[in-house]
Amino acid sequence: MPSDQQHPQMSPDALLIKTASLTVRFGRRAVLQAVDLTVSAGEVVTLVGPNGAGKSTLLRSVLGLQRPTDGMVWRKPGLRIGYMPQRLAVDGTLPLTVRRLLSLWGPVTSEAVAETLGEVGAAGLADSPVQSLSGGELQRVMLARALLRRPDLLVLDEPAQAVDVAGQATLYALIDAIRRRHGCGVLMVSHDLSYAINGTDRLVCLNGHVCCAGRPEDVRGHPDFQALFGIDPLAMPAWLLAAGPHSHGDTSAPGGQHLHAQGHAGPAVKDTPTHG
Ligand SMILES: Nc1ncnc2c1ncn2[C@@H]1O[C@H](COP(=O)(O)OP(=O)(O)OP(=O)(O)O)[C@@H](O)[C@H]1O
Repeated sequence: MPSDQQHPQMSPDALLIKTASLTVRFGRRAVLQAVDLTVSAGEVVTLVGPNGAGKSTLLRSVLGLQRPTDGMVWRKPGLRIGYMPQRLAVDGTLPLTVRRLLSLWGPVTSEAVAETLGEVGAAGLADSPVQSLSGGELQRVMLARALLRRPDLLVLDEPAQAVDVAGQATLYALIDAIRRRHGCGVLMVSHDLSYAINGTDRLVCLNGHVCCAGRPEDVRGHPDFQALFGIDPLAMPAWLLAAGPHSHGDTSAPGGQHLHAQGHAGPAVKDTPTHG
């Protein structure tokens, strides 16, 4: 029986979300098959996989925006989620300041706006028109928007897209600092494999189903992971070999390696949820 109801008896204290045998079909096509996923407070879990692998669909299921066809999604009772979508669902032609953008989803005080923009390194942007922001500035503002909810869980869909390599490292370091400061869990999709492998607690390699999952230093040697990303096990790149518990948060060394996962060339429909 499909369900996304809450199941309190399944929750140790730190567990924020859990999916069990989550299956999502669109028509006859199963986009997610029997996916098991957990995220606990204070941990970063990163989803990697090819285009069309179901990463965004999994995030949407966790958010309650996509109903499971089968299996279940459990969310900790009272869980506050801050969501950073892949794209901004606001008409780019409307005149809109950052301050106004941040208040579109509910009332916020000027103090909260100033404090949160400061936290993401965008203190001077409150009165800037959204249209004038660079890619990196916009992502920081979107992160501020997610943080304004004081989330227990941050859900980030490709947070570093449209950000240059130097900016990506800074943004991922910022996300790491935020989860350390607030103790929130982070569930994100990343196409930047070098960050994913070096800056996450757990890596989930998705291609409709979970191909492999675990600590980066374990996943890097998994044949499914290597096949999906075209990695030659006899000639692993240095940044991949360096992946391990001590490299956590170090996004500088690999410098934005952007490997493209293989094995799927289908169309990727991007949904842009309008709330979070
Ligand atoms: N509402 C929908 N109706 C029908 N098909 C959908 C719907 N949403 C997603 N899909 C399809 O499901 C598949 C998975 O899409 P999803 O966006 O979850 O993949 P993804 O891994 O996030 O891809 P990308 O890396 O390109 O963002 C795609 O083939 C997509 O076309």
